[in-house]
Amino acid sequence: MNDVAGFFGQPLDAKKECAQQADSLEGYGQAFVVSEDQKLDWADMLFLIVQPREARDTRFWPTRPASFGDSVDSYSLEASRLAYRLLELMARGVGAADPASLRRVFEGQTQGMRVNYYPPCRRAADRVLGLSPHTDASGLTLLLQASNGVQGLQVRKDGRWFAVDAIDGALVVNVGDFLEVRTCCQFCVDSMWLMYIDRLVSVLQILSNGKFTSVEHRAVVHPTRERMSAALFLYPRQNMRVGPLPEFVNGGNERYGSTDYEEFMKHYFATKLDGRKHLDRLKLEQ
Ligand SMILES: O=C(O)CCC(=O)C(=O)O
Ligand SMILES: [Fe+2]
Repeated sequence: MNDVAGFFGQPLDAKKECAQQADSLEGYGQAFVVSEDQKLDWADMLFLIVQPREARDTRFWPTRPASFGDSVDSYSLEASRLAYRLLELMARGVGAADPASLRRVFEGQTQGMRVNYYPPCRRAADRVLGLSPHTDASGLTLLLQASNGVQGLQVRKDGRWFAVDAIDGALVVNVGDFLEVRTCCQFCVDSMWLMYIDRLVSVLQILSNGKFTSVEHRAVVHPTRERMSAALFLYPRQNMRVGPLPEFVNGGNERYGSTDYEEFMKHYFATKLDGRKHLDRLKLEQ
């Protein structure tokens, strides 16, 4: 996270060397900008495809701090090893006949990373959002916060927003749309290790036929203090059709239709964050 802070701490011109471009979702700028009239979130972010290495688009990679690339490398390797293990335990936990089924969908596949910087917002912290409500379009997300005690992440449950404690040295694990697993366990890990590590959420929801529910979350801002976070998203095999895995349907009804992975992602990024609407689109009537 030191390197993330180093990147955001630079003058605007230096950060703009990594600016988003019309032909890509990567780069420095703002998340989910779909129109000139929309209200923007109170945050800067840098989104990068970090694995596999050959998929990296170096136009968007910071050259300062000089150690940025190496830090992202070690972090994504260590964090994904943890994520694969978690996927296996999750499948085991719901009694899947083949506990490696989920892990296989994600192992060695694309990973994206979004680092977020939320400046303080003195005048309207109660009316301004750092990041609008969304579920992650991933299978699983590992979120690391560098908050120095500043709380910002909130999750929605039963229509109410709950604050997630900011614990230094803890990872928040989100289930993404592709997995739909419920939310957020925190793994306190040794903070030295975390220095080397730096959202399978929606995908998991679909693959698991709704056994795992992706978590809707947002970030709020603090009136006087900044906050940073780094989200590592694990994406599924890109040529797969995203739909419930047979062993999670188990003779019952499929609760989601299938969609092309690419179609799903296109739709996700083309809409302003609006909770779980992109998922409802795939839900089948029961
Ligand atoms: O900053 C946070 O706590 C949330 C970040 C997040 O949800 C994301 O980047 O998808
Ligand atoms: Fe998120």
